Amino acid sequence: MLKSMDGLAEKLFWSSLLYMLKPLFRILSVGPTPNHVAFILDGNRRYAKKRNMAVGNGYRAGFMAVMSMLKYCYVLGVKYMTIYAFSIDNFKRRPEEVQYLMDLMLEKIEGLLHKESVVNQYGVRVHFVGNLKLLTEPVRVAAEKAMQATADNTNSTLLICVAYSSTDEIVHAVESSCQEKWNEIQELNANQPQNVEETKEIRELNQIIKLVDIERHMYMRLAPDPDMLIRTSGETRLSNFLLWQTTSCLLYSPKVLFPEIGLRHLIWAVLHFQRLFPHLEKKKQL
Ligand SMILES: CC(C)=CCC/C(C)=C/CC/C(C)=C/COP(=O)(O)OP(=O)(O)O
Repeated sequence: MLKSMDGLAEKLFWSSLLYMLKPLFRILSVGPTPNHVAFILDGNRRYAKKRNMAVGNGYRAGFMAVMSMLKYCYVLGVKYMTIYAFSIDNFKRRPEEVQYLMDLMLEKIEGLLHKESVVNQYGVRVHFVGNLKLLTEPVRVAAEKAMQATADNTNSTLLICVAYSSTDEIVHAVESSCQEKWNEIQELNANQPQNVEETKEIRELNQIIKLVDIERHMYMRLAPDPDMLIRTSGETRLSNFLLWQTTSCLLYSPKVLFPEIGLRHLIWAVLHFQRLFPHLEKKKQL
């Protein structure tokens, strides 16, 4: 239905829907709300197959579902939403499919730059997370523009993981921490060459890389760890996504293909979170 609406009608549709649902959101907000929800967008190709559509249309429907989730998360008070839009392994898909996804990403990222886009209407900051140098030049440039253009939006943050894998993120963070320490040692040694003993001591002290150093170099450093990870289509694998950040995260896997995800699934997810919240908090303290 949304496909056939023009901009104004779509805006009206969303504002009336969200207005009608306000009492429901108010009831939900009595319980704890996850501050950060991450999504693995599983089932776009199966959705296309189920509907006899081209694979690309499955991805397009997936993008529309991302935008709906962003709006619902916003009204529910979720401050950070992260999506796994393209993994490093996804580069191994058929070249036409990779190309289609890159073109779609470029089109949608450029769309985010419009004043009328969802992110600008809702005051959402967009941040791209991953090994961005692996992207094609136009996609990388568009991603950088979108990050700059939305940098002053403060209502919530959308983190889009592209060319991302968790093991790559960890390797990058450890390498950068080592490099930083090495640079510090070089600088200290250069400034105090006369005292050999002290130099040795300083070198030893600084060789210790701490957890906080690694965390400072993570691609995901902008956001707190997710409270809930939603992976659609009933799958419970993490597929190399946010391994470092999900040590106390709740995994929820509704049996729905990603383009079919709707408000009811998100509400069930939040209720599930609220039911388990006391238990999760207790576990964090142990
Ligand atoms: C700009 C922007 C945020 C774009 C996002 C577009 C989008 C929906 C990307 C999903 C990409 C992807 C590889 C999903 C995995 O589902 P799958 O294709 O593996 O589905 P399957 O499980 O049915 O095979």
